[in-house]
Amino acid sequence: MPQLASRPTFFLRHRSIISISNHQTASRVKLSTCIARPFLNMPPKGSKRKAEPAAGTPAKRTTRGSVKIEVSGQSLTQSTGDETDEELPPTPKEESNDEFLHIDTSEGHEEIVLREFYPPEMSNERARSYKDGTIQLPYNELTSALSDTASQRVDMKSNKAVAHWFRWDLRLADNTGLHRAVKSAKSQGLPLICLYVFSHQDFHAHYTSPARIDFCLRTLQILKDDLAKLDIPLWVEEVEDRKLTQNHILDWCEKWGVSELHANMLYEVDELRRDAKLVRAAVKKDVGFTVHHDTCVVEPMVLRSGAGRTYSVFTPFFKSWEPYVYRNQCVENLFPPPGKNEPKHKAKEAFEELFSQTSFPTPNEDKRLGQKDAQRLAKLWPAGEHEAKSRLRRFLDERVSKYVDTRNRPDNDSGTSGLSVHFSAGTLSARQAVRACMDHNKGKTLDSGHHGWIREICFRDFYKQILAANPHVCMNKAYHEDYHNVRWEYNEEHFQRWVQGKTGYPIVDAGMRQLAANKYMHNRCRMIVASFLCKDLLLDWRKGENYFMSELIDGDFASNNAGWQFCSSSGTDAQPYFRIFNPLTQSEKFDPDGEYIRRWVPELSKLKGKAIHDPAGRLSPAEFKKLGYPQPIVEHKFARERALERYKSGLGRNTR
Ligand SMILES: Cc1cc2nc3c(=O)[nH]c(=O)nc-3n(C[C@H](O)[C@H](O)[C@H](O)COP(=O)(O)OP(=O)(O)OC[C@H]3O[C@@H](n4cnc5c(N)ncnc54)[C@H](O)[C@@H]3O)c2cc1C
Repeated sequence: MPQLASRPTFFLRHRSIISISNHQTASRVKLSTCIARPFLNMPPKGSKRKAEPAAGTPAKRTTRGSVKIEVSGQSLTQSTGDETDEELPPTPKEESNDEFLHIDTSEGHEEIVLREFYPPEMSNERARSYKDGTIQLPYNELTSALSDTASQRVDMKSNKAVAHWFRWDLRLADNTGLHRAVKSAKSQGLPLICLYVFSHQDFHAHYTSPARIDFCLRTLQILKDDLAKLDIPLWVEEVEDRKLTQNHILDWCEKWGVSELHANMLYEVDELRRDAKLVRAAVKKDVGFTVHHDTCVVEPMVLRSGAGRTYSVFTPFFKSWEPYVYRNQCVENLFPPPGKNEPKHKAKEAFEELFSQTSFPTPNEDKRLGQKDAQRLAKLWPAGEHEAKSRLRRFLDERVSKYVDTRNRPDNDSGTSGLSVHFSAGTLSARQAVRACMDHNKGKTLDSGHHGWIREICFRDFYKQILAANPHVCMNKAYHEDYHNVRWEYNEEHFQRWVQGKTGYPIVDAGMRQLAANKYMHNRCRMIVASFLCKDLLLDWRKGENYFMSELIDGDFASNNAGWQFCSSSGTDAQPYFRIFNPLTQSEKFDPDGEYIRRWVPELSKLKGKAIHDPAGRLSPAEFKKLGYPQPIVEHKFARERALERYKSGLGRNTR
């Protein structure tokens, strides 16, 4: 059995909160054994962990494995995370092999948030290695794989079809990867076929919400029907083990004689690494796999500051983004949807099996909407690119000119576009939106409404490039490492009251109940409830981040993570930690008549005037009691002081 280091290194698979204690304090979680048994591609049971490389030599790390732990007296064997094998920089001398260890156990116990399938967290030192280039960015792994194989990815032996692999780009119009696949199929005289890969494990790993999965499945049906009219089949492949996705894809390509496979780039770490591997593996199997930039108006990493760095602050990014879009005609000549497969290909017969798929895989129970919710949400959020286009048109015709005045008002249902679900599923491209908005603007220069809305779309681009350039944010880390040492509370009761919208702060509760019901929340309220979680309750922002993803129909890793890091003050361009939202004044300012609160918190629907914002403070105890509404979970003034103190002392602590 390997020796435990003085500070234990371990990786857990399940999403949970775990507390880790030093020897002096009672431990809720006890590391009882530490046996490396890789989760996937397991070597035989009982086999020994590979010896660690000598200090100073480059190491190949496999982070998969498992540890045996005791939680509240129960013994569990947990798989370690599945971050892919990667080349590590030389192990520094006198450093133990604990690059993922971040927990300073010398001050009693601390707790961390774990993500299913992943190691809990890497050290700040390792996060820094991504920044300073000691470890290659996953983004660069993929671009290198693409450039290294550029000459090999053409003229493949297979010659029966060209394929497009759909991900979160579920549309036919202005889809870069699909367009390239169409062009290539035409030039080679081949038919086009399409694929979507459905993986429960990916949904779990990414906290994809049941509402988002449902939206995706409804969209796939529309996509399949639209493609079938063009004699193009769409096959939905189910993959049990997410790590074997690439094998399934290559088998599928082999089966259908695919010479070229095209897809659009996803900027999350796992996906970049998977694609990088697949690009290289595919050429060996005679498949040219090409990944394209598509989701952003301006692809990540292109815009650089005077010092040659990627931007970390939004305003200069936007100042550089806007002229770049005009200069490079980024929203001109959008790609048309594909034409029909030519009759000579007899696609219907040649790919009969692909056309004949009549139902898609069913999500696991915990990722499935109940029937009533499914019907209600289908009405609230109709799926598909046709709907996206008409929603965009309605927004532009009826509301965009007032956008700057209305966008911060949750009481106004139509103050914003409600298009985030379409951007997140890819049923609308950001280019299409910007193009349509520019065309809609009547004058020569954009008016404030049109300009303001395009600026918001640019936020999306900004956060994707933050993700591509700073992969540590995708691995449970704060963007600014200092914030890692803020000590969070892990009060489960508080967390549950926040989740259920029972904090006693009406604007917070209204937001949380809107999220629970509609799987969407107004941006202003996202900021208010996130700030409340981190600053008033001092709960770990990553718990809130994960919860949002597991609920939102428009969940998007980059925007969600950035939103949470903004609110916890640990992110790019974040509000300084000493600026703490007051939920009462936010409520009075952005929901002045209490309409939004009345809609979502029926207990308060009869209250008039300022009492709607602060019932506990404004009503007599007897009046308040009658409401059946909870007392505030925490006093804001106290919470504010506590947060300031906690942040201050956290930021002053040394990190490693
Ligand atoms: C804590 C927190 C979590 C968030 N999580 C997500 C998320 O998971 N997915 C998501 O798409 N957005 C997220 N946002 C951003 C924002 O709240 C939503 O994009 C917005 O509310 C969507 O409504 P809309 O389409 O009507 O927006 P509009 O006001 O009409 O804006 C148009 C589009 O611009 C983009 N956009 C607007 N604001 C932002 C922003 N702050 N950051 C990034 N993009 C923006 C969106 O794509 C949006 O659809 C989050 C914000 C916060 C504060």
